[in-house]
Amino acid sequence: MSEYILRTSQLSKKYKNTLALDDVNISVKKGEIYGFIGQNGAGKSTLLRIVTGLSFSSKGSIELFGENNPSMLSDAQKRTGAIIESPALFPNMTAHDNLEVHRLQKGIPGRESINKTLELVGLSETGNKKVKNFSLGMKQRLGLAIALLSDPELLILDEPTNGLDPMGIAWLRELIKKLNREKGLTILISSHILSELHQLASRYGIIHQGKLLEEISAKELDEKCRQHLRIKVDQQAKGATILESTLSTTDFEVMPDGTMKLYAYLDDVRKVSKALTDNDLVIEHLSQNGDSLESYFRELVGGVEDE
Ligand SMILES: Nc1ncnc2c1ncn2[C@@H]1O[C@H](COP(=O)(O)OP(=O)(O)OP(=O)(O)O)[C@@H](O)[C@H]1O
Repeated sequence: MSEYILRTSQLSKKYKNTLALDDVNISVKKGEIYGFIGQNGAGKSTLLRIVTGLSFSSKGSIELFGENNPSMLSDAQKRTGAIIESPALFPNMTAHDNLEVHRLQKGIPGRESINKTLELVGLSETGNKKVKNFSLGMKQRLGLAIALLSDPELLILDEPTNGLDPMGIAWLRELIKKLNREKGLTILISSHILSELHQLASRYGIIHQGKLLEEISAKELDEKCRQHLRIKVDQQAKGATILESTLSTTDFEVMPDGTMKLYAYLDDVRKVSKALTDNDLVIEHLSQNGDSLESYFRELVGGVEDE
């Protein structure tokens, strides 16, 4: 079987006057937590709705669990659990009975799956309490339980932290990690805040105005956002030699514009400047830099402030 659970190919969606998705190719690998990042209106929900069969593309195709024949996709979609919009909850029923209705609707065998799922999302103690008396966080958990009830292999969560308090967000992060680690569940999660998925996602897809700008691994992203000294001297080649010989480091890169990014000596900037000036170099620029995830994201999408 392919290492990919999901691949989209030139996926496009046009609403009357809006191109919500424009030739989007994303690929989600088996076992990863894929963070799908974009500002409000970027096209995240549109793509997730198409993948789960809630909507159709105007152009392009999707491959899910290796299946790309449109008439067979619905079987592959059954192996997916999703929360894309607020799940339909019955306010006058308990959490247990809500799950029972969903279980019967979806034809999921075995009532025991209900208690197991309630436990997984921390709702097993809610007893006779009706859903109308649940907090927002509890309703979110129940939504998650509905998505998990069929024991899916791919879990799709569209902005699941919306409306959650910090405790709820922390809890959700832990649950996502646990599901991924212990059950090997592949997770596709969207957010408009890149840092929210930091240390959770193993790879990111960044979408803006319907276009996928970048797919990047967590490791590559951390590397790009790594703290460094940015140095410009009048003789770049000599500067690099001094870093290597006098300061005994190769932990730097030379950028196309001739500046150097030095990842060492962050706590000893004076030593760096002394080494350079002692060797008759003129320092034209020396500063400590390092993108925060959010500034990296803003730069990527063209400096548009997120609301
Ligand atoms: N049913 C629809 N009819 C017309 N336009 C739509 C429809 N659904 C979405 N759009 C438009 O498509 C674009 C992408 O919307 P989408 O909901 O996919 O974005 P998003 O990234 O999920 O953002 P949000 O977090 O705000 O939901 C937006 O410009 C939106 O207004």
